[in-house]
Amino acid sequence: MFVTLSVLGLRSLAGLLYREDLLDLSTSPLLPLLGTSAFIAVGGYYWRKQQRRVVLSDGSIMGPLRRNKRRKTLLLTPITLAEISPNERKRSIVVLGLAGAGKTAFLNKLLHFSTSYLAKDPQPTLGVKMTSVDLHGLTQTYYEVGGAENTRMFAKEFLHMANLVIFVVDASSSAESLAEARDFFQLITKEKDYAGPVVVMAGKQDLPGARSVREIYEALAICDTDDVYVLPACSAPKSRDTDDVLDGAVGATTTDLTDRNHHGIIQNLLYRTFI
Ligand SMILES: Nc1nc2c(ncn2[C@@H]2O[C@H](COP(=O)(O)OP(=O)(O)OP(=O)(O)O)[C@@H](O)[C@H]2O)c(=O)[nH]1
Ligand SMILES: [Mg+2]
Repeated sequence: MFVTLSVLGLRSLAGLLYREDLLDLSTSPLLPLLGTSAFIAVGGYYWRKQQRRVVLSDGSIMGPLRRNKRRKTLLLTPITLAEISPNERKRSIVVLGLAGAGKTAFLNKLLHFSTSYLAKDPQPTLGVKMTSVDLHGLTQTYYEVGGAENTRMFAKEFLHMANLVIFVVDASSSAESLAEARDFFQLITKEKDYAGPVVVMAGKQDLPGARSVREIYEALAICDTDDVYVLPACSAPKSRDTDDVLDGAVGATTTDLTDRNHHGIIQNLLYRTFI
């Protein structure tokens, strides 16, 4: 439509100018010009479209859906395992967050190590806990850096080898604690040694007063151009009550859908971090 209108417009303009040579599209010098304009118009449309963030039905905020100079990912374009050569199937994932944010509980749930995700007597992670699993055809090594202040400062040491950072936030915590989480988060995302994507888990959605994904997005001062994905999370055992709370907090969904999304999105990002 756009191209047809442009051709008609230019033809009548050329007709008005009595330039018969311009009317013959096979030899007209206007043809390359026309092609270039159409290319720029269509390209610009898709570029703008790709920049938009996408909000999924469970409230997750994805994107921006474009590749930029610093970042290496491009989400939602399916990549299959076959496209990754066998010697490139290793990934390192660094899991960060304040003390008590829920990193250990989240990993237990994600990696199915425990049927009771919330330990009866949870212990803070001292130092860095490393866990290696074969999942989705990749050897994935997770490094959970304990959230205590004296351990947290070592987080930067792990970033240079990370393919993905998972940042866990206690969405039900106080405003002061969220401000502290924001400072830590900003420190990580501004780190020059790391240019990959960051997945933020807005955790403890089952607790009263838990902030929504949108509120966590704002509380952490995430920029629209950051390669950051904010997902709702809950490591509490699945129950009817939890499902109801999650449905209310993040839109029409269930904890099952949220878990599937975590796996799908993390796998998707890990598949493409080799690009
Ligand atoms: N209700 C609820 N409690 C949670 C959830 N996730 C974690 N918790 C609880 O929060 C507390 C801290 O959880 P951890 O997973 O140990 O926190 P962490 O981030 O690993 O903490 P550090 O290892 O000290 O850095 C524990 O009492 C967990 O049972 C959740 O989704 N819902
Ligand atoms: Mg821990």
